[in-house]
Amino acid sequence: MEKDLEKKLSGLSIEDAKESFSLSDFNLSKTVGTGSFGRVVMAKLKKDKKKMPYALKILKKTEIVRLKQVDHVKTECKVLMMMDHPFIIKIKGKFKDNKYVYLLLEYICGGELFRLLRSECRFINDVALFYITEIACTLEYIHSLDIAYRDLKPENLLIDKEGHLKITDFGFAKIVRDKTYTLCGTPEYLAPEIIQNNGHDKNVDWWALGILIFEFLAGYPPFYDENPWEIYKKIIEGYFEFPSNIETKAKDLIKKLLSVDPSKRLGSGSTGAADVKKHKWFRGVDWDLVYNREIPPPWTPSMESEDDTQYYDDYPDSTDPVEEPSVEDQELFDDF
Ligand SMILES: Nc1ncnc2c1ncn2[C@@H]1O[C@H](COP(=O)(O)OP(=O)(O)OP(=O)(O)O)[C@@H](O)[C@H]1O
Repeated sequence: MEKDLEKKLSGLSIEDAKESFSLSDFNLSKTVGTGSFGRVVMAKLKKDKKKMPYALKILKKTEIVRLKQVDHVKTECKVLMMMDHPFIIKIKGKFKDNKYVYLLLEYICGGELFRLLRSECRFINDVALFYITEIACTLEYIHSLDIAYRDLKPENLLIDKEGHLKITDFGFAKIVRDKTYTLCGTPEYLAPEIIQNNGHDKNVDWWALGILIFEFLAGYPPFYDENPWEIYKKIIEGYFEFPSNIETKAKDLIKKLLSVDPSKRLGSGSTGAADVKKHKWFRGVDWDLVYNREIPPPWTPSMESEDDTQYYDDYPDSTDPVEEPSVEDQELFDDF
């Protein structure tokens, strides 16, 4: 398995991407999201008569280099190309020019799960259970490829037109067989072993799942403070309190996932995901129905057309002048 994966990844040049495009092939419209080094814009292929909307992730080369993210961007692209799962965003292609690299993704119209969570304040048990089963099923798949996702949070979970989840943003994904030591992720969702730089592996995703279940049911994360250093302190101490509305089985699962000692964390054993899926909070869940998208979603977007952007915020157009990277930095993207 390890050898196969190695071969697959090393043999997979990003140049193999499905089709080759250039920016002039597209009409760009609204920005639907922004990130640390670029934006995500709705785009349509000029030659496509059906005018199918895509999400074009446009990343500035100079910013990628400045933030030392060249390898992360390349990994994101490679990992997305090897993934094939009902709850993972599909990549349609990639290309670059002198200033930017571009990832062409399917457009997901329902917005971030974060928006739905904030509008409802918190989810009732069955709604949380629906979304968590889709995420657990996806983590099982990602981990089976020896990949840690490392950025689980409500902003990276999009809702598709049928109401099912699509996980996006594989910028921090990493192939991990042993431990890795990079500090990455969002403060509230960081596992204690990442903060303490003790080396971490796929178990950090099970920790983040515990944070997510808590936040879905409570409406706020278990470890919170205005100051990120205070958040880190609370995470390392591992002390949190449940609000009264969370039911006992959910509390038990959250406690087992939020084990500060990663070796005692549910999901950390050799049977990882299967142990999580067996927990009593999931009793009665038919995991085949989950995988086949046959469980009716609690909410579906009401779309006027395929390219409806009502569930995304408005962002101002990009007006900053963007520089070309130096010749040396430009070479870093040769194999993209
Ligand atoms: N395929 C898509 N369809 C619709 N909207 C999308 C899509 N992909 C991303 N978005 C929107 O753009 C936002 C930013 O995307 P993404 O997280 O992939 O960018 P990023 O540059 O990696 O961000 P970050 O700096 O947070 O890592 C998402 O939170 C979402 O709102």
